[in-house]
Amino acid sequence: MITVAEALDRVLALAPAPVPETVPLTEAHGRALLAPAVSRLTQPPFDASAMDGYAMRTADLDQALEVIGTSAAGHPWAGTPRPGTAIRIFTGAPVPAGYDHVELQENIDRDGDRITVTTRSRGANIRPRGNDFATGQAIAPGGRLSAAQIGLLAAMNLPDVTVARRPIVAILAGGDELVPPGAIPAPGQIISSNDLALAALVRDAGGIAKILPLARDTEASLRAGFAEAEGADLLVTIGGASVGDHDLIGKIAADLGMDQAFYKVALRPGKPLMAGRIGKTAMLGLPGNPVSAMTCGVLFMQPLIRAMLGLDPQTILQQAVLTCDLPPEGARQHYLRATLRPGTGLPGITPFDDQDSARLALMAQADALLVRPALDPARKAGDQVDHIALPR
Ligand SMILES: Nc1nc2c(c(=O)[nH]1)N[C@H]1C(S)=C(S)[C@@H](COP(=O)(O)OP(=O)(O)OC[C@H]3O[C@@H](n4cnc5c(N)ncnc54)[C@H](O)[C@@H]3O)O[C@H]1N2
Ligand code: MOO
Repeated sequence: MITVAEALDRVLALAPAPVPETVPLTEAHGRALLAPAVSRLTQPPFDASAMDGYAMRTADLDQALEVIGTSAAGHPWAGTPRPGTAIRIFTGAPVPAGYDHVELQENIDRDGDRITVTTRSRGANIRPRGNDFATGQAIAPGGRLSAAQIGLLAAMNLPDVTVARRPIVAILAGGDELVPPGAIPAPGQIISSNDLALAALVRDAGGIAKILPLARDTEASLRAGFAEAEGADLLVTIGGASVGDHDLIGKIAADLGMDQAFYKVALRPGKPLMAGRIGKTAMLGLPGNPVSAMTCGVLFMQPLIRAMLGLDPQTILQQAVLTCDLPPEGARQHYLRATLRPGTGLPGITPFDDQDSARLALMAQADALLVRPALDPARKAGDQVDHIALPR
């Protein structure tokens, strides 16, 4: 069995180079920019007033002034400036050439068209043309486009940007015991939950999830499912990964010419994980136990989707302080479902007593996966440990 780190390297090696596509800004948040975005505008495009008040000449500040016009946002004043005059002005409005100071209206006495400055502000209250950004200025490719960057791209008058195409992830759950949510399960049947949970993880990571119809435990049904995944960037199968008589995924994938990257990882839960490539489609074969499937989804599927999107694939490890003693670990790296509580410094982390990989209700209560390396010695309350925060 290979280690989790080695398995992750091999999974990430399945990611093709991100495919560029041009999308409207409304579709770009959270995606990686693949080409420089070059501003088409200068901002502000003119010297702009930072306050509501009056534009005037610094040289005239000590005398009474005549108000000869108004400049409002979107409505510049088009008159001719003269010494001894002022322009009524509002925030964001162009400061007419010939005036170099804006005084706040709170600092002005006005009588008809005559004003005098009662208090003089320290600065000029003018935002010079181009002080935010200028035409030709570029946002470099790479990284995840933030909300502020989406706003900046819009201000730069770039309604479309080139980002990585969202990978299409086909999700194939299988098993004779499974029926979809809403159906009435016959004796021996349960509701299929993994496909929906994994689809949510796909969307969280930025992919497009395509849930395929549930497959039966027959080669014909599973083959039909594999065929439906044709054209997807990634096929994620769930269940049928182990050694039982009905665990057919490995056989079918091999029959279809899968170039296998690995089968089985020193990981708990999730040991029977499989990865490889069938033609142009990357494949992850996840174990069927709900917690195992989700853990593999967080540890391997989401990083692979992020890599396909040109984003940093690495999962962030955070630190917390154990609230209880833990026994020594076995030979597999262990991801324990745990709750986090704020502490004085680092948060306190408490794993659930029951770590059964079928207990989805506990997974749903968990804040984090506490990471214990293979063969980790016993730990004491107060020890610092790593965890992966689970998305809510
Ligand atoms: N003799 C051995 N038995 C098992 C081993 C082993 O090494 N030797 N490994 C165990 C481990 S660890 C895991 S994990 C599971 C993995 O099994 P499969 O991937 O073959 O999954 P299934 O047998 O199909 O299902 C396991 C479990 O999960 C339920 N399931 C499956 N799909 C769904 C779904 N879409 N929604 C909800 N629940 C699902 C299924 O009903 C089973 O209860 O194998 C162990 N056995
Ligand atoms: O590897 Mo299994 O996922 O422990 O239940």
